[in-house]
Amino acid sequence: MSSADKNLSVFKTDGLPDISNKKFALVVAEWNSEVTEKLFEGAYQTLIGYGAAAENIERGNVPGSFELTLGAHWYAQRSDIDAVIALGVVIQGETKHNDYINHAVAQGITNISIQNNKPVIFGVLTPNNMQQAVDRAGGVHGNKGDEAAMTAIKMVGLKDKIFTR
Ligand SMILES: Nc1c(NC[C@H](O)[C@H](O)[C@H](O)CO)[nH]c(=O)[nH]c1=O
Ligand SMILES: CC(=O)[C@@H](O)COP(=O)(O)O
Repeated sequence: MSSADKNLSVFKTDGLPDISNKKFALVVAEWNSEVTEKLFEGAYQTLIGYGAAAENIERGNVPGSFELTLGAHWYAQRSDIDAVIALGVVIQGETKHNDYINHAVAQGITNISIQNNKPVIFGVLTPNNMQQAVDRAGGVHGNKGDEAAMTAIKMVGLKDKIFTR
């Protein structure tokens, strides 16, 4: 299903956990910052809107999406961080460079979530052009940052449900 068929900012919100004491780290790529800043704003406001405390949301910037994995790993290693959200926009260029970045970051983020036993969310847009990016960062298809934040909230809740007996 495409983002055109399922708005990124529309999700089920029943049974969400109390995140008032949960700490989140947002790692933001500087490449395409005119869009990544909108992703950050969407993620930040979603976390706040569903109960996170502003003082419990940290942000770190990385040069490009390829560096999201390492930046997210550094935050994920901290015992006080409950979830990490990686935000980036990798736009297809003339070569296959975007493919290498996208696959590396997707696999890398998967790996570090497992290595660190905590949610590390892939909030990376991989559009064919800038308009597709804009449409998914607060445009007609919603905001990938909203979706990434809600994913983090739900995964934190699932971890508590499984491990807090
Ligand atoms: N073209 C894009 C990049 N390229 C930079 C890489 O992410 C990386 O920083 C560089 O290869 C050095 O390791 N990054 C994006 O986030 N988005 C792009 O469209
Ligand atoms: C995803 C990228 O790094 C991209 O901007 C590179 O563009 P190109 O493939 O035209 O060199």
